[in-house]
Amino acid sequence: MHTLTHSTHGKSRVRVSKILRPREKPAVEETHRFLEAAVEVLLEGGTDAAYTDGDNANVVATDTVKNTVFALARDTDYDDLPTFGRVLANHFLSRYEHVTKVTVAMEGHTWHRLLDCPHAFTGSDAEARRVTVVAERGQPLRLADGFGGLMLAKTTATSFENFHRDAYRTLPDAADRVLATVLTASWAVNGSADRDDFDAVFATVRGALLTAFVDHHSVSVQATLYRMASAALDATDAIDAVTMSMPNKHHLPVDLSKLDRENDNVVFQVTDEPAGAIQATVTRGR
Ligand SMILES: O=c1[nH]c(=O)c2[nH]c(=O)[nH]c2[nH]1
Repeated sequence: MHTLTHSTHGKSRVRVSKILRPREKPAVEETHRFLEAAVEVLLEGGTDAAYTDGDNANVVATDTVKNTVFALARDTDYDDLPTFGRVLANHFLSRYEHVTKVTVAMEGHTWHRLLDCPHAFTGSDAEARRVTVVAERGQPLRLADGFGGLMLAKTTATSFENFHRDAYRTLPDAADRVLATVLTASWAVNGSADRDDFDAVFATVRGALLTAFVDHHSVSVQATLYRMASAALDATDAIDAVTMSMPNKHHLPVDLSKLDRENDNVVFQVTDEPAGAIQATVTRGR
């Protein structure tokens, strides 16, 4: 006999899009919004016997989970992903008594209006909204918002100097260098169970992060990360902590001297791997 110490099941990468259409006019005259997400729903609780005794009675099939995502996308009036995630999490917890915890993780891609056309959109595969909702029986709902995949670079006003010196250090001080990263940021939203302004909070936090990225001379990714997170905390009281990952995507100056050329900080070899891993959580207050 062995002990099953943890289990969860559900469906991942349920890709669903929804047209938000006012249905006041013929379709070609309506102004649409277009929301898209890849949804993962994971259920915990009540299914130990499925693993240990082959008893499937409490197993809500992962196919049923997938169907529910589409059905609730149709039934629910949502105009942001956090609201849809909250509806999904609450649904599974209230419908299935044996389920003790539901985690809904959504990766959303934003479709922006194209050339003012009411029903044509453009988007990018890179930046994605990331929303996680956790509904646990007897506890307040927790919702974290954020994004990943946002490429950022500064081509000056960035340096890295006076870092630790020992026998293994070969990197010279750089007074002027490229700083390039792919930003991931997430933040728990206070009072998530009741709010209806997730997109406004998102825009405020994202805007503060990006403004802080450009508004100073960076002496390291670490210092820039802290400044960005602090700006986000200062911008809204809807959040009390920000977790960020800012991998240092190195752009290494190429030695062109053997090719009889100077490289006055203009030509770089871009290396995706290895990347510097720089991650931190910054929390409000001292
Ligand atoms: O901003 C930086 N922080 C580091 O920790 C680091 N390490 C490194 O090699 N380059 C950089 N740049």
